[in-house]
Amino acid sequence: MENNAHKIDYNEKAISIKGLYKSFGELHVLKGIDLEVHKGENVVVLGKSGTGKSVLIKILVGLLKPDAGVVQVLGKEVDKLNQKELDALRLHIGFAFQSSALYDSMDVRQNLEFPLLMNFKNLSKAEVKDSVEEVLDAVGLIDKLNQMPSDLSGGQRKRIGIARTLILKPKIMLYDEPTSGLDPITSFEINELINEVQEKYNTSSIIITHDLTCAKETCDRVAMLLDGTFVKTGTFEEVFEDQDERIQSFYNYNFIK
Ligand SMILES: Nc1ncnc2c1ncn2[C@@H]1O[C@H](COP(=O)(O)OP(=O)(O)OP(=O)(O)O)[C@@H](O)[C@H]1O
Repeated sequence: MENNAHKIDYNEKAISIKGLYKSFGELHVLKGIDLEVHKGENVVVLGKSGTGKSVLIKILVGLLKPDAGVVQVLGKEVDKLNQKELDALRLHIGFAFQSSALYDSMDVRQNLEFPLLMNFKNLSKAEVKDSVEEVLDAVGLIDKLNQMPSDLSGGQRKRIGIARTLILKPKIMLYDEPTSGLDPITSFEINELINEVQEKYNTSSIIITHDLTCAKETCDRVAMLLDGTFVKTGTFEEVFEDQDERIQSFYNYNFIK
C-alpha cells in the first residue's frame, strides 16, 4: 500500500545495497541482495525465520562485514569506515529492538536521558528535559515520565524503546519485529506510531517483520526475502499479486496466524 502521507524524496538514497553476499562457512545466507531505501521511505523486509534479516541489519550497522557487494548508508560505504567514523554513522541510526531493551533499574526519564548524556556532554538540564518531553509526547506517553519499565505494558515498553532511539534524532530507523508478542490492538497502535515517526521526523526506515498487517500498514514498499535474495520488491499489493509459489505460501501461512 502506497502511504501518501510520507514525504519520500526519490532522489536521495538513505540506504543503498548492491550485490550483497554473506555466508557463514557453507551456509550461504545472503546471495546477491539489492535494495534501496529513499529518504522518508518505509521499506518492510518480509521473510521467514532464519532467512538472514538480522544478518542484513548487522551488515548495515557495521557489526558484520559483507563477503561481497557495496553497502552504503547515508552515503558512506559501511565496511570501509574506521571505528570512529562508524560510531559517528551509528548516531544517525535508531535501532528499535524486539525486546525494547530498556534498563530495568532506571525510570522512564533516566532511560530516555541516558543516550543523550552518553553522546552529548554539553547539553543544559533544560535541553535534556525538553528533549525527553518531546519524544515522550511523540510516542503518547508523557504521563509515564517517572514510572519504572516493570510498571509498563509490553506496548508501552516498545513505545519508550522507540522514544529512546528518537531522542538522538536519527535519520534512519531500523525496527526489528516491532509487533512481535503484542495483541492486535497494541500492534495496531505500534503500526500507527511507526507511521507517525515517519511523518514527524521524516526518517527512512527498514521494518523487519513477518506480521503481514504490520507490513501492509507501515510500508511504502515491501522487499520479500526468500532463499537469500529479494524475490520481489514493490508495493504490498504488487508483491502479493505475484503468483510465485513461495510468496503465496508465505502469505497464506502468515495470513492465517
Ligand atoms: N555470526 C554467525 N555465525 C554463523 N551463523 C550465523 C551468524 N549469524 C547468523 N547466522 C546464521 O544465518 C542465518 C540467518 O540468521 P538471521 O539471524 O539473520 O535470521 P533472521 O531472518 O533474522 O531470523 P529470525 O526471524 O528468526 O530472527 C541463520 O541460519 C543463522 O544461524
